[in-house]
Amino acid sequence: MPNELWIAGAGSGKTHKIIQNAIDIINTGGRVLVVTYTVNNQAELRSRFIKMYGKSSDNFIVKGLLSFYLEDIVRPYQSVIFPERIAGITFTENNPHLIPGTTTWLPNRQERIDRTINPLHYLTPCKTSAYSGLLAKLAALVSKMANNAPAKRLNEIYQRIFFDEVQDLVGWDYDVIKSLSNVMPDSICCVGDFRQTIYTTTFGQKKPLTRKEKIQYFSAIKFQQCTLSRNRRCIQRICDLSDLIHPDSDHKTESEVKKIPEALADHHGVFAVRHSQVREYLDTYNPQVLRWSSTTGKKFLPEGLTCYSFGTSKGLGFDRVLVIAPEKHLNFLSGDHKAFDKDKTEESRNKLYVAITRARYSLAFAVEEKLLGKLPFPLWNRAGQ
Ligand SMILES: Nc1ncnc2c1ncn2[C@@H]1O[C@H](COP(=O)(O)OP(=O)(O)OP(=O)(O)O)[C@@H](O)[C@H]1O
Repeated sequence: MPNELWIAGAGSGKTHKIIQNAIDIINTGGRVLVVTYTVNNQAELRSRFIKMYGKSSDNFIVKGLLSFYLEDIVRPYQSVIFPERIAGITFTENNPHLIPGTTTWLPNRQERIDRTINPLHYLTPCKTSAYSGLLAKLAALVSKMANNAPAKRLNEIYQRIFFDEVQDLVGWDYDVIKSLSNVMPDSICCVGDFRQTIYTTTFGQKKPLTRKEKIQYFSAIKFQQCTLSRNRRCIQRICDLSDLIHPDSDHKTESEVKKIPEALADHHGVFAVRHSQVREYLDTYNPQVLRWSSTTGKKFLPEGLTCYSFGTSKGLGFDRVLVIAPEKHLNFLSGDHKAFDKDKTEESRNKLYVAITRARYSLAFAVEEKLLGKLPFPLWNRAGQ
């Protein structure tokens, strides 16, 4: 089987399939690596593996993308470029070589000086810590200079490598996958959903950046595209709402969830909840609260309540969800189809899609009075439910 690219919507069973495949390989004596970007998704993969396999296993390894670059690609072969051990990673959201707030480069930060690789491009001045945003570029360089030795080593250790959330990878990340696929033409599986693109792993303009470029890249390196067509997490009502978020995608999501557990059957579907009734709603149904940011909803949410932001909820699922969305999202759901038009990226729209698709059986939006009549969802009140 060639290397695979699974592109499938929220709740379609991507994580489930990764774990099931991993278990099948482990049961025949193999070893599996799953690489993913976010910490929450790493934890989710580990805990769901234990649930499905019944115990943890040394043959199921989950790593963050940056740790993977450092530990599995750069460090074992770094001597081809840098003699001193690269001990850690320095996190950089923006290009560390630019004068902050400008596009002007600091002196002596270019990748090569007189054709020699410049350590200050990849490493902090002490030369023992790699800039996070340039780690993929460094991994691609080390792979090339070591004649793809990192890929050969990984091929000996693992029967299969999964890259989860590939929609968030950009530029050099793809070059690393390409170098691996040269040695592993049939044991890499990349998994993702472009409607859930909410991060990019690094700054810069290196392609592929867009959905189209990424799909073309995978096709050029001979990954076979597969899909999973049904949603196995959310009831149909929630799938229908999620389909409205990306109107350019004419795909109609069908739910596989036909039965609602008895204990949850008294309240299912999509609702609006007045800000003034949020506490009562929380007491009644104990939903997981997802909010746009750590300050959204502060005025009406109980202090100390455990909440996820839309971004950190990625990869997770909950029986009941209460969403505290920004006004722009509520306007969109109320029928303002231009609400996202001024956005430079799809991030905000995609975050709304992620939040909605976390809910299995009930999804509620906290709404202030002025928007109440506009949202096309029944208004919750304790008496009528
Ligand atoms: N083949 C399957 N058999 C039984 N249950 C499944 C199957 N596939 C998925 N599920 C269940 O459906 C739910 C959604 O699956 P999963 O979390 O794997 O989807 P996902 O595609 O990774 O979602 P997302 O991208 O939204 O994080 C989970 O509760 C999972 O246990």
